[in-house]
Amino acid sequence: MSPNTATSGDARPLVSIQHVSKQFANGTIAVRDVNLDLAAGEFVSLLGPSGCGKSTLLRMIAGLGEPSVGTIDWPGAGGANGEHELGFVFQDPTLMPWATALGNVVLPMQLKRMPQGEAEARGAAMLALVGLKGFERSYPRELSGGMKMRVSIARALVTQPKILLMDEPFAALDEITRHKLNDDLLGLWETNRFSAVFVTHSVFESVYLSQRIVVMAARPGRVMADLRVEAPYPRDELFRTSADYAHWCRIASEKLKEAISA
Ligand SMILES: Nc1ncnc2c1ncn2[C@@H]1O[C@H](COP(=O)(O)OP(=O)(O)OP(=O)(O)O)[C@@H](O)[C@H]1O
Repeated sequence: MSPNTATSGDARPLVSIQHVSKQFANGTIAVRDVNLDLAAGEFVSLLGPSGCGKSTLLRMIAGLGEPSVGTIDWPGAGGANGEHELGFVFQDPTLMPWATALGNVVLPMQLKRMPQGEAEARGAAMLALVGLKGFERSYPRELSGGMKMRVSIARALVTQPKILLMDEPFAALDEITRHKLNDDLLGLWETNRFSAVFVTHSVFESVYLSQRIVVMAARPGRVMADLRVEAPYPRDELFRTSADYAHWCRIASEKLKEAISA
């Protein structure tokens, strides 16, 4: 089945963001009156200029900060008491320097008290999926920036979260590595069917990855446009050089320009 369609048949959104505003103690209104539903299995990018509240919104979805006003619910998450699983990938890979790649990936399972053997088997399988077979015993200092980010993604996905939240994960990487990680991320998404929320400044990256781009403006942070990228998956090098890709990049660029000048 195509990742464009949800498998569960559950019409409820996975995450429902209703009238969410966030004002910090210093008076800054980081986001104002955001209303968004995120569907199960959907790939959404939050695109906008610096300071438009993308990270603040992502962190609130993760429960790392409370809205000042409004609600974030998980109607489609299922499980007891609406229990939901999420993975978070930061711009910095945030690996423990004293632990191996495998040691870093098994951490979330150790926190869940999974038996060590099972955790290591799952961790090693996840490292293989992100292209790091053979590097299980390597320490972060022995890995390139792209490889460290792969470890970070493996750590976020190893517990099979319903949603993967990513805050400009590839911004610090060179373009070739970034393209490769974009491709591999899409491969993981197509196989594992998690919802993805991807924060980026890049029109090109957001169009390449997403089914949907939420364009935000700053001061105060707010949603300006909600764009559906009607291009099929799988997306690959052919798509990257296609007229279709250029077309969607142009549309997203225009929306971003409008948001910046708003
Ligand atoms: N803890 C905080 N206390 C006060 N103001 C904050 C805090 N965190 C963020 N802000 C402010 O809220 C606004 C939104 O910040 P946020 O980091 O969410 O934006 P962003 O779109 O992710 O920016 P960037 O792309 O530069 O990371 C900014 O004006 C920022 O300075």
